[in-house]
Amino acid sequence: MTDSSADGLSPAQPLVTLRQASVGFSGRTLWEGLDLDLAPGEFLAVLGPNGAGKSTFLKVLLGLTRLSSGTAKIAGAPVRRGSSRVGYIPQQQTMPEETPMRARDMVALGLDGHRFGIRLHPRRLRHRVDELLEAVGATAYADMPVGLLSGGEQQRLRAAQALASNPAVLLCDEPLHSLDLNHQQAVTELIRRQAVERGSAVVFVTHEINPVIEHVDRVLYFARGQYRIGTTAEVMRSQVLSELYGSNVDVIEHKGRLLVMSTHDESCHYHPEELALP
Ligand SMILES: Nc1ncnc2c1ncn2[C@@H]1O[C@H](COP(=O)(O)OP(=O)(O)OP(=O)(O)O)[C@@H](O)[C@H]1O
Repeated sequence: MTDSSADGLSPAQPLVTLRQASVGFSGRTLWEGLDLDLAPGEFLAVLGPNGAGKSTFLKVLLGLTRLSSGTAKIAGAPVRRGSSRVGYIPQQQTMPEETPMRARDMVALGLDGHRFGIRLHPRRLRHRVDELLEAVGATAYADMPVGLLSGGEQQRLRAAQALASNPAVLLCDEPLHSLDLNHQQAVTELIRRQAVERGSAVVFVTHEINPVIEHVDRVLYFARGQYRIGTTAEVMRSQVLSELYGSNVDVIEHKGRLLVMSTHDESCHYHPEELALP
C-alpha cells in the first residue's frame, strides 16, 4: 500500500467511500449496511458465490446502479457515470467479428475516448499506446481488427484500455478469466503496479483469490445478503466463511494457496485438480 499523505502521519483521503450502502432489486436486498474506505494503493479482492452482488458492487461505483440507501463516493465526490477517475475492466464478452476497430484503436480509446478537450499529441498518443500494448503482451496483434482476436487477447486489450488514463480507482470484473497462466501473471502485475507505483485503489472481483493472493490487502466477501471485510487471514477462515454461508465451509492452506471447500456446490472456490495432492 502507498501512503500518499505528505508527512506519512495523517491518513490519506480515501479514494472509495461507502457508508451504510445497500442495494437491491424488486424488493430483494442484495447486500446492506456496507461501510468501506479504500485508501490510495489498496488492493481489495471481492469474493462470493454467483449472484451475491459482486458485479453490482462495481456498477454502484461506476454510477450505473443506484444504491437503495446509503452513500458511495469516489475521491470524496458522489459516484457518477463516466468519471475519468475510474478505470474499468469489464467481465469478458466477445466482440462481434465485424467490429470496425484495430487493437491499438481500442487501447487509444482509454486515452482520449472520454476526455473532452484533452487530446495527446498524436506521436505521444502512439507511444503510450505502444507501451500499453507491450505491457499486456499485445504488440504482435496491435493492428489486427479486434473482432478477429481470441477472447483472452481481447481481454488483455480491455486491461490496457482501462489503465490508459491512469485512473485513481481501478475496477476489475474477473479480469483474468480466460487468460492463460503467463498472461494472468502479466495482467496481474500491471494492475499491481498501478496500485503500488501510481497509488490507484484497486477493486478486483474474482471467484479465485489464489492468482492475486500475494497482492491482496483486504477481502470483501459477499454471501446471502451479508458481507465480511478484513485482511485475507481475517476473512478466509473456516469459522468466518461458515458463518457467512450458514453451512460448513473449510478453508485449507496448501503451499501458499487457499482451498475453500463446502458440501454445497455454490460455495466451492477451488478447482478439483488443485486438490490432486502428490
Ligand atoms: N438491473 C437489475 N435488475 C434486477 N436484478 C438485477 C439487476 N442487476 C443484477 N441483478 C440481480 O442481482 C443479483 C446479483 O448480480 P451480480 O451480477 O451482482 O452477481 P455476481 O456476484 O457478480 O455474480 P456472478 O458471480 O455470477 O458474476 C443477480 O441475481 C442478478 O440477477
